[in-house]
Amino acid sequence: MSRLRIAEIFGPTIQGEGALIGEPTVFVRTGGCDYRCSWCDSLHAVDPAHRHLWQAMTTDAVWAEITRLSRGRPLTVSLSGGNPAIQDFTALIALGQAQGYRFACETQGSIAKPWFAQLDTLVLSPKPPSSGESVDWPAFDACLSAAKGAAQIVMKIVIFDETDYAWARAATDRYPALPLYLQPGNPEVDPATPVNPQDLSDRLLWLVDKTMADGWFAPRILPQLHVLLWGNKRGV
Ligand SMILES: C[S@@+](CC[C@H](N)C(=O)[O-])C[C@H]1O[C@@H](n2cnc3c(N)ncnc32)[C@H](O)[C@@H]1O
Ligand SMILES: Nc1nc2[nH]cc(C(=O)O)c2c(=O)[nH]1
Ligand code: SF4
Ligand SMILES: [Mg+2]
Repeated sequence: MSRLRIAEIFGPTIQGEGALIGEPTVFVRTGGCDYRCSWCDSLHAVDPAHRHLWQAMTTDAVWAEITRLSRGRPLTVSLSGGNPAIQDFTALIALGQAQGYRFACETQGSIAKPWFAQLDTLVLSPKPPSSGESVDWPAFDACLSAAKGAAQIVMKIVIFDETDYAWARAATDRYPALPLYLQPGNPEVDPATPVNPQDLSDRLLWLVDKTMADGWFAPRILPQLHVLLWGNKRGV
């Protein structure tokens, strides 16, 4: 049986971002990413320097850990990373959904997988200029096509500055039917350094003020709730 490369499995905690904010969730964070965002808050699941901490697990072992953490009570499982779309979650999603669990996935939209169609929620998070990455839109559109059949597809964009904001506005014009979430970027991602709550709230306020002043009423604007509660602590 092929194995899944897993950086960490944690929870239950609350989903801190986007459409499912506040929802009790177990996170499965995969190891490995095809991107290197300058501000990535999960480098321990991206940079191969940390790969000695990643585990090759069977689907059954991942499922056993999800049921242990959730005490067998169905909740939402969020597949994140790294880029979970590098790997094959067909069997895990089928196993969990048969027991009443729901599955969400967070991905940047660079790699499409058939199992996207099995998801309850697909969160596509195309990366703005501040990330240093650039979006392959045909690949992004392939993710949307692959996800036809998923119960819910949403877009979530991180905004650090004016350039990101202008980019997000233009990029999302092409997808008027996709529910859109904006979240301010967190500039401090080192787990050993405390976040600055005033700076985070200033960034949120700037984004809210700007969006309202522009009369851009498509997005919902949310902080990273888990960062407000726990800073950059891992495993929450
Ligand atoms: C760590 S990524 C993993 C999933 C996938 N690679 C992606 O980027 O969508 C999960 C979410 O965290 C967001 N994120 C990463 N670093 C962040 C930061 N410094 N501030 C705000 N959001 C961040 C990403 O944009 C993405 O929406
Ligand atoms: N509580 C909590 N919410 C989250 N939403 C997205 C996360 C992620 O890193 O994918 C995340 C995370 O790591 N923790
Ligand atoms: S795509 Fe996601 S996991 Fe990969 S480097 Fe960017 S924020 Fe981090
Ligand atoms: Mg995160």
